[in-house]
Amino acid sequence: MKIGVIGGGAWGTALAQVAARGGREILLWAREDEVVASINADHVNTMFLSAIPLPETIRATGDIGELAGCDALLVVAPAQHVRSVLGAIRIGTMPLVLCAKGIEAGTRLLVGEVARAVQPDAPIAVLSGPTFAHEVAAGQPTAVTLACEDEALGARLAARLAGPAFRTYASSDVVGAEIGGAVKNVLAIACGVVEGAGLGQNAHAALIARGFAEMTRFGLARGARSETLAGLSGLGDLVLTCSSTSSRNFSLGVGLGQGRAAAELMADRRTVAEGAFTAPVLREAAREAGVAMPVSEAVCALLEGANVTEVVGALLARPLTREGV
Ligand SMILES: NC(=O)c1ccc[n+]([C@@H]2O[C@H](COP(=O)([O-])OP(=O)(O)OC[C@H]3O[C@@H](n4cnc5c(N)ncnc54)[C@H](O)[C@@H]3O)[C@@H](O)[C@H]2O)c1
Ligand SMILES: O=P(O)(O)OC[C@H](O)CO
Repeated sequence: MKIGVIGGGAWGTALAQVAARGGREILLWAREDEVVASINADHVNTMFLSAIPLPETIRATGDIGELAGCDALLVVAPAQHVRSVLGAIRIGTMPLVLCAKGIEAGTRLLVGEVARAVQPDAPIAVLSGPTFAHEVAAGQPTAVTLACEDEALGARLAARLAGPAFRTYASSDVVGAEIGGAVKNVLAIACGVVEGAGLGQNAHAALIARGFAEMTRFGLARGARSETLAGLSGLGDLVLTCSSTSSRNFSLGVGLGQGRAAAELMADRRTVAEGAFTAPVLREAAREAGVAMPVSEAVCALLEGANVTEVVGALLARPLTREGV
């Protein structure tokens, strides 16, 4: 199975390295000429994943049309750009493995729903889980969910991408895998706020637990399975992203917790903090579905400039309720 990669950011590059294992050739489309040049000439992505040497079997191109000859594509553009990149290539029935984590602004569609709208004949799979790109690229172990409704195709993709330090767990719950990845980015911003505002380790743990409760409520309302939400792509990734400044979302939250403005924190950044784009869309989708998501609502308020002390105070002052609802 010849694999192409759409997106030359940190995760696209790390996944190209995973897929290139065993000397297989990989074709990676990158938007930036500098990325294409540095991968082809120096076998490194200096812009997004510096200091990680890449195999010479990874070739980069700036012409996305070249990927039309692949057997499967890993789609690793940020969620808000998946529609435009998938619209730029003839895909037909080529399987798409979606690796972005987010919800599209305006349409409120999950990335898989966007892919189906743009490329209705392409089978869809989702790869998601606790995966900091720099750790995966350095060969450190992790495990991911590979979700695909066509279980035979899912098993083939899981086997193709698995490696000694990259365990793939098959699932047929595409929506569940997507919702875990999209929602955890918003909750990671909230956990960063706890860190930045110095609210303590108890608050951090309580927020992860209550965040998971709202991820579960939203996921179940959208047809996700609870075991997926409690698995690698949900709880697994939530714990990772809520615990480390290696997370761009957590780091954004730290800045917000220190009282800095979102616009300042997001200005001039090349890398993507998906939670900032997903949060307002998630708020709309949750309100429409009648699902209470107070932590995600609080993140939206902070991104819009609300005062940290007031937002935290309002969260804590909500009427007491029962656990498990
Ligand atoms: N970095 C990680 O550790 C990691 C791990 C798992 C999943 N992800 C997800 O992978 C996706 C890509 O993130 P990343 O970390 O590889 O990116 P990145 O932050 O390293 O780089 C930004 C990427 O966005 C692309 N981009 C910017 N504007 C664009 C446009 N108009 N059209 C198309 N592409 C555009 C850039 O070319 C670049 O590839 C995100 O959804 C992210 O949540 C990232
Ligand atoms: O840096 P973040 O917050 O985008 O997180 C990266 C990955 O999603 C972690 O699994």
